[in-house]
Amino acid sequence: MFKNIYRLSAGANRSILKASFFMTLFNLAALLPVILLALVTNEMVSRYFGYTQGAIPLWGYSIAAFVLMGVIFVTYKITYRKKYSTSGREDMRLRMELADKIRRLPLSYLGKRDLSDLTSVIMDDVAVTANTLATVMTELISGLLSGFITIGILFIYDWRLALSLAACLPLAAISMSMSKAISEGANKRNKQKKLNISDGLQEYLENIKVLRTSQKMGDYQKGMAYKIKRIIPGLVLHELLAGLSISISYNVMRIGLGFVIITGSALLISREISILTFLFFLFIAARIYEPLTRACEMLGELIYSLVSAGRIRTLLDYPEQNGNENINLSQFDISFDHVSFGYNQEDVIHDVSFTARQGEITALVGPSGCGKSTLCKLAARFWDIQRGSISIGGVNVNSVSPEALLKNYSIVFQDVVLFNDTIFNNIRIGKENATKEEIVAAAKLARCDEFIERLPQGYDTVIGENGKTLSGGERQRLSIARAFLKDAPIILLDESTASIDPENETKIQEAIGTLIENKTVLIIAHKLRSIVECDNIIVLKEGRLLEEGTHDKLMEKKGLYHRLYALQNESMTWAVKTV
Ligand SMILES: Nc1ncnc2c1ncn2[C@@H]1O[C@H](COP(=O)(O)OP(=O)(O)OP(=O)(O)O)[C@@H](O)[C@H]1O
Repeated sequence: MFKNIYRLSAGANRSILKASFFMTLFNLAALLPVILLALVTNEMVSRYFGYTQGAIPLWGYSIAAFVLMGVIFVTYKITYRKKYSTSGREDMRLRMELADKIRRLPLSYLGKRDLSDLTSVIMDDVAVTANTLATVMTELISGLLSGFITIGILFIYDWRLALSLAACLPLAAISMSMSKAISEGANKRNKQKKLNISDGLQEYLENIKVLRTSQKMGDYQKGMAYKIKRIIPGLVLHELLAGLSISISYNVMRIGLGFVIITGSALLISREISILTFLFFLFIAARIYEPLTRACEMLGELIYSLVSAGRIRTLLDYPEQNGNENINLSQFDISFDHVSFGYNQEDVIHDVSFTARQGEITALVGPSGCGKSTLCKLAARFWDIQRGSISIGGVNVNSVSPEALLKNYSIVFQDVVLFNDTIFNNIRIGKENATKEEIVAAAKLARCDEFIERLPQGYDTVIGENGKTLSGGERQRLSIARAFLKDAPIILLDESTASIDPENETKIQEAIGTLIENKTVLIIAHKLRSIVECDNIIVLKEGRLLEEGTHDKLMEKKGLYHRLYALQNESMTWAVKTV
């Protein structure tokens, strides 16, 4: 049950042990004033009744009290510092480990995984786990250690009273772990519900435009309010269970105090113990439960945090896409050999074989959903295929690390991703060490210069989150500029000119013509007239390769390509008419 938290604690074991050691010293030192109090009380009572004076004079107790205060202060300070430095360090270590892991995961994983859930793992679960490693573990270990050390000493002193004191501890521990197990189940369910709500909120913010134009804001808000209302009873129940478990254990444990009074009184009456021993046990009994109760509470916290630790562990254990980091490809034909692939159980690509040759433009065409984008992404190893093989210049892509592989690709997707940064830095993503001159040259080739010059700070203008201050066409041209700058030997163009006006489209196509010289180009274009010059056209239908050849050859064949081309020509004459 604690395996995940143990494995995550690897980097913090020494710090946890050190902090626990000082916290145990602190707990034991905090018990000593009680012993002093028992001794002083005994001394006073003895003097009052005219008995002999004890071995230690009263001023001796005062010095002992001052020394104790010093020990308590120092041990507390060290524990405090160790706990908080461990928490900060573990928080950072786990986040860095997760960030590094995400870098090595297949891109498909990020496509499949809900991003707000992933953020919650990196932010919330890491915070809970770092706190568990630093505070919870320290207080749990030190609470148990100091509790059991004290009870051990008490057993040596008087086993009958010590047994009375500790009689209810096993019962308290059982009640705590049982109710915490129930509470952990409730926590898991609540976590999922909370995630659904944050997903809903994210969706609400992302789609606010659509909701406004379709007058659905009210309905959506009502739906959210309903979801939030539904989660509240679960959260209250969880808090109740947690509180209940602690208060049950706390009270069960304290029944021991009653046993000490009953047993102590009986032993005192039968003169088997002295008044000092009785007082000593009474005072200790009042204090001993504090670290033990804290340990019980921490056990609860630990069980609560297991859900978070499990979520972090699942992410860290997800299979990575490994491969050779240092490959030097000299030839860049992309060969698909009997490739079959499915995102889930069902295949969406069936036994596809073709080669996109270096120095040629290979176009992928076919009806919507036939698998064009999927094939492009498989060529860049965004997913690992289930059957068949894909190779670049004869090297199987599965044997190359994704990062090393992607150095050879310039990719222009339909969904352009831009950063809330300057135009310069957004284009520089294509080539990290590019000079300003290179960036400007790439922007000019992608026909970005005319709109950049109109911006208030030109290339230094910050373009907002995902480039929200730019039009669709401008955003797309920026992503084409990145590809120009990167100048990689393989180019994947996915609907690259979809949101560009006809005038700029022609200019960009001329520029792309220069970019792709002697490169391997895999292009997806819905406008078939723009690919009639391509060297090879792959026609797909429902994930199967149906036809292959040049435009003329495919037109002669009078198959699917011919039909699609005829349909597109027909549609060019369509116009919106008033009835
Ligand atoms: N991330 C995904 N998870 C699950 N299924 C997916 C995913 N992406 C695509 N698909 C499915 O795979 C099939 C092929 O999709 P793909 O996007 O490759 O088609 P396409 O030919 O590029 O379509 P379009 O021309 O409309 O962009 C479709 O049935 C689609 O629903």
